[in-house]
Amino acid sequence: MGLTVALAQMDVDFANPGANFERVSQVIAEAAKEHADIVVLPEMWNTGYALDQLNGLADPNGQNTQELLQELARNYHINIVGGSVATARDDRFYNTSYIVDDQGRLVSSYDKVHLFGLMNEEQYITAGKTENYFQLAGAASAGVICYDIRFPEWLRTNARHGAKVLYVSAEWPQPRIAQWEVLLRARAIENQAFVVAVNRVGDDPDNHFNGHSLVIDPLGNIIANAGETEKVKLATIDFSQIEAVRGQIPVFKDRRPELYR
Ligand SMILES: NC(=O)CCC(=O)C(=O)O
Repeated sequence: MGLTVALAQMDVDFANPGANFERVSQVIAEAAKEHADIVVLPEMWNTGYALDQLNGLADPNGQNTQELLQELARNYHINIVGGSVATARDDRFYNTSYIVDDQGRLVSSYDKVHLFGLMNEEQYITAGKTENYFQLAGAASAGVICYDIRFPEWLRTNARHGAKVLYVSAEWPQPRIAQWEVLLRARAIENQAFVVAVNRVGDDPDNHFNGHSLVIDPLGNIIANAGETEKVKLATIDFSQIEAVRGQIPVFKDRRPELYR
């Protein structure tokens, strides 16, 4: 079985959810026009890292975001890995991802677990505590957010439910983009899964973001790279490759979890 994924490598208007809702509507329409099965968005696409303005900007209970993504998914018959948005719940803020299927059903939601101190995230955001694995377009899948990829044990925790695709949404600044690529390739190889990773482009007051959204196969080969400009980049993933790779080197079967801490 093959799936066409669309990497929505977009810019994000700082502290301007209205403009970003408009932009997301456009990129999802573009992905649907290109006949993508799944479109993947970047991290914190409603506000950017406008963390000191979340009071007033964060989406209350993520409701506006869920309604938008569900309507777009239904209208265009497209599955959406909704990147993440700043949300407000019970007097706290979260960095939250919503996954919506092509019927407009919410199939999963996830609060980022590892908060990134270098961008002051832990001063404003509350960390999530739960896994994020789901079925999307007929494929067992898992999803994490940005800094989470530096924690292989967390990716494995999510992937161990049989994930064939690992989705990553990010606002990963340009000075560490070489690390982004190496970390993602390693996560693909060790989990013998496709990695579909979307980073934003553009600038915020503190950082420059240069994209390099990637699709990586289970052997760690980069099969699509969106480069450094704003675009919707398509790639097709072929799941028969996973069976071949896992059949040859059965990493999941050979694990010794009783020895790991
Ligand atoms: N938004 C993030 O979590 C950024 C993570 C990052 O840049 C890193 O180097 O890790």
